[in-house]
Amino acid sequence: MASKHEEAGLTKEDLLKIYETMMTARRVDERMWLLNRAGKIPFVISCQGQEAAQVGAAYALDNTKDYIAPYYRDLGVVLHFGMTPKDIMLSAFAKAEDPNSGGRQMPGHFGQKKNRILTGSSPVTTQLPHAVGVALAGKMKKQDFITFNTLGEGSSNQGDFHEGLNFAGVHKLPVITMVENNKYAISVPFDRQVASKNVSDRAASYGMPGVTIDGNDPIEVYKHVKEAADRARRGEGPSLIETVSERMTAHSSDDDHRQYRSADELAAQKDKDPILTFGAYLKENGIMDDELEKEINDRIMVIVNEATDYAENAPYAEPEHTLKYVYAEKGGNE
Ligand SMILES: Cc1ncc(C[n+]2csc(CCOP(=O)(O)OP(=O)(O)O)c2C)c(N)n1
Repeated sequence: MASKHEEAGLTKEDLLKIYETMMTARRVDERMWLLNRAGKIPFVISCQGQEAAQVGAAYALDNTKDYIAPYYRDLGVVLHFGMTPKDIMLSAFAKAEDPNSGGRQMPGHFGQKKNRILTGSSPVTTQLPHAVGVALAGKMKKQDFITFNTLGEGSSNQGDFHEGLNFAGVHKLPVITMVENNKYAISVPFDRQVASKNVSDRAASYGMPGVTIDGNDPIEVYKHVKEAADRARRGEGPSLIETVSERMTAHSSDDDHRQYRSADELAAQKDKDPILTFGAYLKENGIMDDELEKEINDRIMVIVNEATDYAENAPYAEPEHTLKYVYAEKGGNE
């Protein structure tokens, strides 16, 4: 009998790549918390608990031509699309060499023009109409790409969500929206935010398919995003996918989730940790043993250590660069 990953069209090599990107995201994220608590970087907003949804989805896209508009937790998505741990650390330390903004952006506002990653901004959900607009441009110019955007379930209550999806539905645009439902919007639980049972129920209003799936299983997420991507590439329009997973940290480095979550709830999360459950799947299927697991982890730790040291020692921007990109420059901005 074919195993789950074979049915989804994934090889052992694919699974190891997915695992390695998930693990890289986790290790970079953990390092940023240590740096924050040591007073070296100002802010962290975590991907921890959402790596399976993020990397499973990104793996189903084409990272050589598709456009993505990620949200602030999507470290796993942007790593697969070509941002490096060094890029992430340069941004976290706000150093001049940060390739996205020269140290101007808030950490977690990912972006990279060369890899078609639209730069994020703080008002939640703004990335959705941006992604829909890029999809419209691609369709009008008959270009061969789709767009993918993500947001949290709390953000699906913003006007931008409804306006963007309705427009995408009306114009049958090649765009996939993935809601990463981690059950909280800061301290507000799901049932105090969303009136319907699932966020995906809302898809019907916008004339597109909507599904709610297990966000702790990267194979399941890959399968659904691949189906949605194939539909979009065939010209059959947009899709809404809701992944359900856990937010394994506080909302950000600036709050304490023990104020609004019980000790039992936090303890129960550990069994669902996608790094552990996917690691167990790889071992049960003879794809990874303890030795390979250690080898992968050691390789990642070297990269994370080098990225941290590099960014920590890199120079800040010169003060006179502060107003760069604020006013038009003679001869045009870079
Ligand atoms: C328009 C707007 N309103 C409020 C905020 C403050 N804010 C930042 S993150 C957040 C919660 C978002 O929750 P959710 O969409 O569920 O994503 P999660 O952080 O849980 O992944 C809020 C209210 C904001 N950034 N933008």
